[in-house]
Amino acid sequence: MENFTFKNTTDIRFGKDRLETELQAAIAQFGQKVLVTYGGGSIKKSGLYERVMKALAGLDVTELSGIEPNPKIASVREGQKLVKDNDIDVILAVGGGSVIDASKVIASAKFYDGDPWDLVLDSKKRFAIDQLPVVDILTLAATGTEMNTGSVISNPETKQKLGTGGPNTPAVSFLDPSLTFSVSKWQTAAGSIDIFSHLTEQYFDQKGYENDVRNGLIEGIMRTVIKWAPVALREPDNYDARANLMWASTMALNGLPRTGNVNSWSVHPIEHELSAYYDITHGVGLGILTPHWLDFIYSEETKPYFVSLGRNVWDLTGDDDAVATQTIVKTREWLASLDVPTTLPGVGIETDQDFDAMAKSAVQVNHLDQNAFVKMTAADVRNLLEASMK
Ligand SMILES: NC(=O)c1ccc[n+]([C@@H]2O[C@H](COP(=O)([O-])OP(=O)(O)OC[C@H]3O[C@@H](n4cnc5c(N)ncnc54)[C@H](O)[C@@H]3O)[C@@H](O)[C@H]2O)c1
Repeated sequence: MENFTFKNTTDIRFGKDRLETELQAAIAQFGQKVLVTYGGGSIKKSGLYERVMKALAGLDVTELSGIEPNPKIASVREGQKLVKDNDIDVILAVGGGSVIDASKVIASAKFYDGDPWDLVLDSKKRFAIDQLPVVDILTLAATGTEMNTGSVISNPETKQKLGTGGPNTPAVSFLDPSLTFSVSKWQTAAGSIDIFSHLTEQYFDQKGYENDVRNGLIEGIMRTVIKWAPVALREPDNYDARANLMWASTMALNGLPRTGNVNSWSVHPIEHELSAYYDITHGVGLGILTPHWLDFIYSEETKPYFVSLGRNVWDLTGDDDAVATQTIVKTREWLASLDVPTTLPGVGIETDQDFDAMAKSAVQVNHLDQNAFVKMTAADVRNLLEASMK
């Protein structure tokens, strides 16, 4: 196991009906001037907006609406102006990963006078400045952003979707599974795949095999997603299903499962290229790429990981070779069972015209190969994209 430091200060408030009694104080501890951020209006339809505004009564509220999926730098720029002009003390992000990710970068941008895209291109700049506290009310189980320092921001002008890390995790995260009853089947499947992908990215790590704490955490969270995603798809109002998916999303990417590892991700950087060029749903893109990536990384060296996954997650029995190969089959079948596209043409990507540019950018800009267990060249990425056409 590698040396590691683990510190995560997010105050988690998990469960139903806590906003009315706890939200005001959770915000007011940081000041009176709050920027409330949200997306395209699902919170108005569900009644959540009204509940939030009622709970914030008496505070000085400014609003930023319209933060889109795969959040764009334009929304961050708009937020930067609002936090500066109104001298905001704290941001309340109400939504899924897109709203929370954008809010974290806006929180840094209050203390930066240049274009916030600079902060995305170079996260080190964010560690040199202050960051407003972010409180969030999560409405979609997927990203783990509610308990990590990451954000992913898109710039359509430069065709880039890039990850950026800041100094702080959200200060307080309200995780009420019942707020996710209204999430569509498409987004429920995409969110579940995102959680699953966070786990596979962290599982295949050259130092991971002897780290049983990490292995057990990842395998346990994987079993949780595999079990409960189909239930949430069948029964959107099933509290246990939504609760398990929500806590799985948080636990999968709050830093714990990667402790003691050398970790570098492969599928996410490639998906970020797909979303940058075609603005597709992140989790659906991951689900298309993941089985082909598993095919690519399978070797005698990685086989023990496939065997553990097969035995501990998919309940497979038999000799090691059979279990290892069946693990990929089972993963493919589970992803397909979630009823979202499994090929690039299924999400409207009909040609390979951008594959060379995307493969180059995945390796050179999204740093795909830095410490990856199985490194990928641009040619490997291109082959993976080709394989994902069918
Ligand atoms: N910061 C991280 O660690 C991290 C990790 C993985 C992915 N991401 C990024 O997060 C983004 C995706 O976030 P996401 O998957 O949470 O989805 P999202 O925030 O983009 O939301 C997807 C859609 O679901 C709708 N929605 C949200 N909550 C709803 C509800 N309760 N009922 C009905 N509709 C609802 C939204 O309005 C939106 O249209 C991508 O940009 C991805 O790259 C970030």
